[in-house]
Amino acid sequence: MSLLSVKNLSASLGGKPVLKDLSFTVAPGEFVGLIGPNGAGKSTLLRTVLGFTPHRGAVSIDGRDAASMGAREQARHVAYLPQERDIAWPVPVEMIVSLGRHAHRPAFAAAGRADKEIVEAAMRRMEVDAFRNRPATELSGGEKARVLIARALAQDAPLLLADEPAAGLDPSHQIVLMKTFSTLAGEGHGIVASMHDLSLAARWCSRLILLDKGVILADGPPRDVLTAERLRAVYSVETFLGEAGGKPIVLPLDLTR
Ligand SMILES: Nc1ncnc2c1ncn2[C@@H]1O[C@H](COP(=O)(O)OP(=O)(O)OP(=O)(O)O)[C@@H](O)[C@H]1O
Repeated sequence: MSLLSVKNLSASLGGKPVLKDLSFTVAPGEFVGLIGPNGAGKSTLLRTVLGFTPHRGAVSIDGRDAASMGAREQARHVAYLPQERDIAWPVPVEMIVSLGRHAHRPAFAAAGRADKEIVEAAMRRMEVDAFRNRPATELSGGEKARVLIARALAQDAPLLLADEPAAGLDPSHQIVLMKTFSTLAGEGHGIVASMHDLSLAARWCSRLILLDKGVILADGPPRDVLTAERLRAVYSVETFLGEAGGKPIVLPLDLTR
């Protein structure tokens, strides 16, 4: 059974069609990179899957109709990392990460031992445990991003939708992130992450979906999706396509326009 199934999904914003008849599924074990130019519809796709945007078509999450799920039930089945990285409350990092466990226990119930272990593991994975007691508002942009990723990991949902999770991370934490997502996929989770760094996506994702103007232009293994011709057409860039350690490298060189 797929963790995410999207059938003939269309959505409009401000009277303009933004997603046009999209269909795809995500199976356990897949780490899908959602790529495409600014304004292609990547964030809207993730938000629409979660029911935040009016749409036509069918979405099922973990085999259930997404539209019929309540908020708590949805949070147990799908974790979402939004593009915005603002943390408004000056509360300790550990408390922010713990919020990921809320949907797993009755309202107002205290965190149990299992909850604490999952929070601890999520903090260690994103290397934020060293500053667990610091107010989250006082962290750097990349540190805040890692705290919010840790919160999404603490949700421990079968499906993870992440909107530009690598944005603002330094190279080592980009790799920490991608390795973590690969490991989670290996454990049977399904992951969809929007990304602009094509090399990072090509090296770590098991599959790429290329979105342009609300349409899926290509969907498959990174090597098949990332052709020089397609990158020229979609991004208007000439690209160096190479390989290192058996994995693709994609380096935009110059504009074609
Ligand atoms: N609230 C809104 N009202 C009207 N149009 C919107 C709204 N939100 C987004 N759009 C438009 O929808 C289109 C898709 O936006 P979306 O944020 O999904 O793109 P994206 O692929 O995530 O882009 P980026 O890579 O820049 O984050 C864009 O043309 C954008 O201007």
